[in-house]
Order: sequence, then C-alpha cells, then structure tokens
Amino acid sequence: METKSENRCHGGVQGVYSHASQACGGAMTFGLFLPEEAADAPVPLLWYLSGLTCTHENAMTKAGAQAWAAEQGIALCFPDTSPRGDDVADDEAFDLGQGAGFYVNATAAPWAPHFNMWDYITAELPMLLGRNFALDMERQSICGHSMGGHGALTIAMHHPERFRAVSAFAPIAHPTQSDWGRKQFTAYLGADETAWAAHDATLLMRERGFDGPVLVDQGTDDNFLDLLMPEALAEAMTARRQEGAFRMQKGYDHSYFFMSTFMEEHVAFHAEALYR
Ligand SMILES: N[C@@H](CCC(=O)N[C@@H](CSC=O)C(=O)NCC(=O)O)C(=O)O
Repeated sequence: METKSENRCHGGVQGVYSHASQACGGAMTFGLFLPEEAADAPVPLLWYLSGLTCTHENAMTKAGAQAWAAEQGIALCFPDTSPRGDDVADDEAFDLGQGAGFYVNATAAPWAPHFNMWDYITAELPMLLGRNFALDMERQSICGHSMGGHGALTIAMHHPERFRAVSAFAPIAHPTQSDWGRKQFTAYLGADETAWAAHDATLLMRERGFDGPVLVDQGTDDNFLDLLMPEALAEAMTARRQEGAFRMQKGYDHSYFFMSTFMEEHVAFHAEALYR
C-alpha cells in the first residue's frame, strides 16, 4: 500500500492511499478519514460509496462528512467507483465503464477482467483496511449516493451481519426497471435478467429487507428522479414494514449541496447504531 497524502483534518487525519487490487486487476485508490481517537484505539468504520463519474475524491472533498465523523469518533472510507487505467475497458458514456462500476462483479466481456467492485468493496478492501489501520471491523456501517446508494443498500442487505445500519442519498432504487441499471446490468452481467435481481435494492427489500435501521433521503427537485425510482423502494420498505425512514426533502437536487446538508444527520444515525 502506498500513502498518496495525509492531511490533518478536524483533529484527525484525512489520508489517500493506493494499492494493487486483485479484484480489480490493477491499482486502486481510496480515501480514509481517521478521527483523533484512532491514535489510541480502533474506531468504528462508516463506508461512503459514491455515484457515477466520481472518484474517491468527490465525497471526500464535497460532502463535509469529516466534521461529523470527528465529532462521533468514527472513521470514513471513500473508495473509488471503478477500476481505472489505460488497459481497463471503458465507454464514451459517463454512466458506463470507468467511474460507473455499479458495485457488481462483471461476468461479460470486455468488463469481466477488471470490473469486480462487489468483491473489492465487500472482501478485498475491508481486509486491507482491517490489517493496516486502527479500525474496529466488528462495528461497520454503510451509506452512499445515487449509484453508491444502490451499492450501499444492496451490499447491506446481502451482509446484514456486518453492517449495523445503512443509509442512502438519492439511491438508484430499482435498477432492473430503470435505464440507470438495465443498461449497465446488460453490459456487465449479460442479458439474462435473473442475474440482475441480486443487485436491485427494491427487489431485495421486498424479498429480505435489512436487519437494522435504514435511512433514505431523496430530494424532491432531483433532476434524475425518473431514473432513481424512489417510489418503488418506499413502497417496498412499507410493504416489508422495514425499520427506518424514507424522507422526501423539499427543493433539494442531486448535487453534493444535498448530501452536505443532511450529512450530519446521516453520520449521527450511523453513530447511534455503531455505539449501541
Ligand atoms: N455528468 C452527468 C451527471 C453525473 C452526476 O450527476 N453524477 C453524480 C452521481 S449520479 C449517480 O450515480 C455525482 O455524484 N457527481 C459528482 C459530483 O461531484 O457532483 C451529467 O452531466 O448528466
């Protein structure tokens, strides 16, 4: 692992690190914020999964999460959203290929050799973090935005034993029925739609739900509402009687102004679950 940068931040350290990833077949970069408490003992970890076009840097520099994580004594991990590099497949569109890994393991050409973000986020990166930093991996929680909200919800519902809580900002809520999902699943997973269901938050909510609290915030003025399909997830949460809250926030759009507004509440929500 290589340290790219470390900056003092809200009494702790905001680091950026790169490492050779087996899952993604090349170098991957991530951001990790450690609060000052990590100097003395392992601290709980909150994952933040980012959306389309993002690297590890967008949320790290625009969401304002470190202030609230420092207050709660929680670490934050900001992974990249896809494998990168000249030898990695890509597409001209911003919503496919590099910057758009969709948190799945690709099985179809030309994506399969590198696009294994599911394994990267659920297996390889947690192992690396646990071995190299003062993190209490028995206390993890996960959140994300848009494509990252989809990733956070689907990963949490597949790993309820690992994550104490899950939250999402404007998640891609029903990707098997949206052009943000159908296009990428066809490319990464192939045309057989039975392989897609495991990566649809609404279908997973209907089928199994999450064994812990769920918080979803969605802006009413989001320019991508038709693609996100929040109503499907809200309906599934209600039908399952899922513990949690689904909030429509008046006037907010899809930008980081939205996330930074509600980040304090999301971090506090996770802190409550992590310190219970
Ligand atoms: N460039 C695109 C819009 C891309 C966009 O809005 N990306 C969002 C995530 S969307 C769902 O996953 C984002 O987080 N962008 C990074 C940022 O720093 O805002 C277009 O022009 O339509």
